[in-house]
Amino acid sequence: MVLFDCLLLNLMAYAVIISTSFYFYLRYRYTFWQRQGCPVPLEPNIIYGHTKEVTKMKTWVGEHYASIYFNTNGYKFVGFYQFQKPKLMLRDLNIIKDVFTKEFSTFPNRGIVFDDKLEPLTGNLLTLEGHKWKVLRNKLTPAFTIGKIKNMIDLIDGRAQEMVRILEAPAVIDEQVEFKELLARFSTDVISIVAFGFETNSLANPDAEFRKVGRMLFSTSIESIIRNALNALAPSLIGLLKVRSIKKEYADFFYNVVNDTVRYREENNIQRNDFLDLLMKIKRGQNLSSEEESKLVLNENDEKEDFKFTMDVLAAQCFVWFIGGYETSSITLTFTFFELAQNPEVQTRAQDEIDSVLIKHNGKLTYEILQEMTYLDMIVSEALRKYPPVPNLTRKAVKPYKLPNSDFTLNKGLQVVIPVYAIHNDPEYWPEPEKFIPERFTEEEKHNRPQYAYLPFGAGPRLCIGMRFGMMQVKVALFRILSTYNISLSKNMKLPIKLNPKTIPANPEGGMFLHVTKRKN
Ligand code: HEM
Repeated sequence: MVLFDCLLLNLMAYAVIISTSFYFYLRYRYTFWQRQGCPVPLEPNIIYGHTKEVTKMKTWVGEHYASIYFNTNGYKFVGFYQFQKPKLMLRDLNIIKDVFTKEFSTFPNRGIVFDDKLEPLTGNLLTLEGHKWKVLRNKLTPAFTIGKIKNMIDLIDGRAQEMVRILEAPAVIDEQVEFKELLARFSTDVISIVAFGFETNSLANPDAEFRKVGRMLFSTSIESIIRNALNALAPSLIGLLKVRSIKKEYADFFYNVVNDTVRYREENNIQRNDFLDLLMKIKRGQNLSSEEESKLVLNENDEKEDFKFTMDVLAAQCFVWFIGGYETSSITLTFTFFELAQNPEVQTRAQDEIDSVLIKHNGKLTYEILQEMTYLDMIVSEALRKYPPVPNLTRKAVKPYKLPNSDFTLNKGLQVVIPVYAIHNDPEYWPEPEKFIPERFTEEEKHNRPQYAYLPFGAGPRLCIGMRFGMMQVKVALFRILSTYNISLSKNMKLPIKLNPKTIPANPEGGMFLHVTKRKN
C-alpha cells in the first residue's frame, strides 16, 4: 500500500512538472514577437493564440482578423499568433503596397503548405513557389488575355440564359430561391465548359458530381481543422501523417475526368482552343527550353529545378480554375443580388442601363458591350468591397525585411497577413462602410482614394490571373437576370446577415433566399 502511494505521488509530481514545463514553454513561445521588438497589443490565448474564435468556428475569419485590425489602431503592423505560429498583420497601406510590388522578390510566395507528392492537385499556380510558379504563370497568362476570354462570352451567356429559364417557375408561383446554391451551380457549369470543354449539367442537376466536389472543397471539416492546427504547430507532420486537404475520392474523380478528357482529345486529335488545349500544348513541349528557363529566373538565389510538365501538373492547373474561379465568382454574384434586393433604386438604375444596351445592340451580348456598362461595373466593385470573397491575403518572406520607418526586421520564413475584409470596411477609407454605395467607384472617387485600400483581386505579380474572366462571368449573369426579373428579399432572410464561420470565403450563413418576379416589358 505504501509502495502504491509512493508511486502515485511520483506520478503526480511528474504530471505537475511536465504540465508546468509545457505551460512555461508555451508562454515562452508567445514572447517571440516581444523578443523581436514587434508590438503584440492583444493578449494571446495559451492554446489558440489569437485565433480561438476562428478555430472554434464561432466567428468568420474575415471578421475575426478585422477585430484584431480595429483593436490595434495606431500601429502600422502588429504581431499575432495562429496557435503558436507567429504572423505579422500589416495595417499600413504603404507597407502593403511595398510587400506586393517593390519588395516582391522578398515576398514572392503565399506560404500555403501543400504536398504535391501526396496530393498532386495541390501543386498549382495558387500554391506553387519560386521558379515553378514563375514558369507556370508565364505559360498560363496567355489563356487569360482579353483576346482569349472575349471568345468565351457566348458559352457563359448560354448558361446565364439557362439560369433565367430555371427561375421561370419560382417566379410564377412566387417561391423563394436559394441564390447561393443556384449561382454555385451556374459557376460550376461555366468553368467546366469554358476550361475543359465538358458539360457538368449542375444547373439541371444539383447533385452532379462536379458540384459535389465544389461543395466539399469550400466547407470546413474535421480534417481541415486538424490540418490548420498542424499547419500552425508542426507543418512537417502534415506530410508525415498524410493529412489530406482534398478528400481522396473527389481528388481521384477530378483527376480521372481531366486525364480521360486529355486522352480522348489526344486519341481523336481534337482541338477546342480552350484552357485545356493550352495546357496540353505545354505538356507536349515536355521540358521547358533553356532559353525560357534563363528568362524566367526569379532572383539570383532562385533554384532552377528540373520542372517537367507532367499529367499531374496539368491536372493541378485545371484544378486551380476550379478552386480559383468557382466559389469567388458565385459569392460575388450572391452578395451583389443581395444588395440589389435591398437597394431597389440601385437595381432600377442597373436595369435601365441594361435595357438601353439591349435596345442598342438588339439583345446581343459581347465583351465590348459589357465594358460600356459602367454602372454595372460600379455595382460589382462595391459588392466586392463589402464582401471580398478572399478575406485575407498572405505573403511569406524569403529573406529578412526591414519594415520602413521602424527598427523592426521581419525574419526570413515568416508570413505577413493583409486583412482585406478589414481594410475594405475601414471608415478611414470608406465612410459609412456598412452602406452599399456604388458611387464610391466613379473614376473621380477611385482617383481620390489610396489604391491599396481596395484589394478584392490582390495585387502585384501574384494578382488574380482570372480577374477579367471572373468579372465577365459575374456581369453576364447579372445582365441576363436583371433584364428579365426584379429581385427582392425573402421574408425568411434574417438581417443583418451573419457570415458563415465555417467557410474561409465570405458566405451568408444559412443561404441567400430571394424572390424573383418577371419584369413587365
Ligand atoms: C470574382 C472573381 C474572383 C475573385 C474575387 C478572385 C480573387 C482572387 C484573389 C484575392 C487572389 C489572390 C491574389 C493575391 O494573392 O494577390 C486570387 C488568385 C488567383 N485566382 Fe482569382 N479570383 C476570382 C476569379 C478567378 C477565376 C475565374 C480564376 C480562374 C482561373 C481565378 C484564378 C486564380 C488563380 C490561379 C490565382 C493565383 C494566381 C497566382 O498566384 O499567380 N480567379 N484570386
